[in-house]
Amino acid sequence: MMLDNPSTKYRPFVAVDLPDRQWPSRRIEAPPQWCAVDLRDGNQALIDPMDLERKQRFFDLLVKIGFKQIEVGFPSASQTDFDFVRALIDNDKVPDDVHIQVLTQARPHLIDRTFEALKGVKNAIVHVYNATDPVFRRVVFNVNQAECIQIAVDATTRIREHMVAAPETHWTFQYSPELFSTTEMDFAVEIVDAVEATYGGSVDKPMIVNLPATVECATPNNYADQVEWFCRHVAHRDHLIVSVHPHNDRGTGVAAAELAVMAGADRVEGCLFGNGERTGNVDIVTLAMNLYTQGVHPGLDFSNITPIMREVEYCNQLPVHPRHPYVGDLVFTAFSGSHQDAIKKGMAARRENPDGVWEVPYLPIDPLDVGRSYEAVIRVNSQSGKGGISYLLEQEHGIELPRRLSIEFSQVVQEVADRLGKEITSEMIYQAFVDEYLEQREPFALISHRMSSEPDSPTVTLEATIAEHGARRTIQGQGNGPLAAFIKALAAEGHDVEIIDYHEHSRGQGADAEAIAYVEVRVGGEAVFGVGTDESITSASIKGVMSAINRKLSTEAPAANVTAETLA
Ligand SMILES: CC(=O)SCCNC(=O)CCNC(=O)[C@H](O)C(C)(C)COP(=O)(O)OP(=O)(O)OC[C@H]1O[C@@H](n2cnc3c(N)ncnc32)[C@H](O)[C@@H]1OP(=O)(O)O
Ligand SMILES: CC(C)C(=O)C(=O)O
Ligand SMILES: [Mg+2]
Repeated sequence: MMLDNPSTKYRPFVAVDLPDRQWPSRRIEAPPQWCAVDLRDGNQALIDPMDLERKQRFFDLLVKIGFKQIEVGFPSASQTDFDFVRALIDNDKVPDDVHIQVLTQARPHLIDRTFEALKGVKNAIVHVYNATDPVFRRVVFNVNQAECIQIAVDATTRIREHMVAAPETHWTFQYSPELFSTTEMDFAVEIVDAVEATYGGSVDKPMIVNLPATVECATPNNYADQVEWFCRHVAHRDHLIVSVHPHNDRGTGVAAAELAVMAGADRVEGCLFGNGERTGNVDIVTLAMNLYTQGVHPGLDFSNITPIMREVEYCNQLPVHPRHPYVGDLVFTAFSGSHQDAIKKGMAARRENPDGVWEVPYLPIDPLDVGRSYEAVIRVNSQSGKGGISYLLEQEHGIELPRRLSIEFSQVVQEVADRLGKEITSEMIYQAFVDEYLEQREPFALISHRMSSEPDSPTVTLEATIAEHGARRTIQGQGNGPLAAFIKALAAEGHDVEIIDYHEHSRGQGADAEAIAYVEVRVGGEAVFGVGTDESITSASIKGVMSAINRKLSTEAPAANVTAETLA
């Protein structure tokens, strides 16, 4: 029978009572210790677990990024993991400052096999776990609290014996009360105290106690309360490195880790890009970059993130989402008009003050910091406006549209974008610009021109050979500059043209440099833009005027002859 309200089968989560919690007013001013668990927790969640080659590549990547603690597997569980740990040790693949970590259940034969895998290692963290949550005690293990503690204590004793028997290795012991966040807090403290007393932790040789949110079950503030409560109640806080291990079932793993660090955690376990069981382990890339944006260097190197992402995609055989924070292919891209306008203005301000604080709207970090370029920052579709279109023309084609022209031209592009219903590339925008302004050669085209002036006279005489529908003739005019002289020459031909606005700049460099002139003229009582390019600035401006006249004469609607077909 269907329940009327299926949500009634769930209980609200009640965490620990901590009215005098301190964590909300703390700030994270230094990075936690990082432990990457991709090769164990990430690996156990893959459709196809990594083979030796993939594991080795992932390990090398983690070392390169700067991880000093890397959980490399569960060597008692599979031959691949066992062989991988052996290969790391036998082939001397572990840098001296890196500690490899391995996981084992709290079962004697698995512990023994784990130490077999680790023989001869320089630095290792042996990580043992058992579930402490009441449902697991009842349903999975059928143990009471005392029996649950006994499992952990027996395992600790056995691990300690192995460690004592192999003093050539620098050992660290780690215990996880699995499902810590759904365990009664007083019981979590009791079992950790028992384990710590058995191990004999000290200030000089602390053990790691890892507090997993094995299944994320509540808002992150609850987890922070639990971590703070635990730190305040555990017998020997100074004998412990408190580690957290959030999963992301509610989508708040990153927040949970951040608040847990504020609540006193020293260390965070997680995976790159949030791979892991179900919805994943906490994403260390996001955590690290979040710190970075607060002015705290995370101590991990994500300065060239794209090859890292591709390598992880190869090893995990899973894609990273295009909108993944800081990393995805689309996260530095704005399609919408007002965002593009603000980014364009922000980037211009940045060019004025390149060493200042990063203040580009809509871009939480400088894409260059993670090895991305500014190329993909603005992409154009039907949601875009003049800012983005001008930005692309400027960045990729060296065309700096004056504001009023950019408003006019954006309507050309908008019409095409609406018609095509898909993204317009910068090449398509450039082609639209060329067709609309630079290729307007009918009815008038400039063939050549000559300028002369009398010594000491401000007046120039301009003689231009033009073609009208292909028929050539020469026109002449005088003025206080070449453009004014050309306007006079046109007036003598019966074309009433008035210059309203004029901008020019050079485009390209060296031998390829050319001038580009943007001219707004009034023809027949109507304002219209034209654009001309040429090696000579005079020719560019004359061509600009002719482009404007041609546009006025050839069409009443500027966009009329730009079609989807010409652009596609
Ligand atoms: C939250 C986590 O990520 S925990 C890590 C989980 N990762 C993995 O399990 C991956 C690797 N695991 C494996 O390959 C296997 O589980 C092995 C090889 C470790 C053990 O295999 P098996 O001996 O067949 O046991 P199985 O996988 O069925 O585990 C369940 C048994 O282990 C016991 N068990 C489970 N976890 C623990 C633990 N941490 N400590 C002690 N016993 C445990 C269960 O009570 C159960 O015992 P039962 O058979 O007497 O009922
Ligand atoms: C083994 C433990 C730490 C674990 O992965 C979890 O509880 O999520
Ligand atoms: Mg886990």
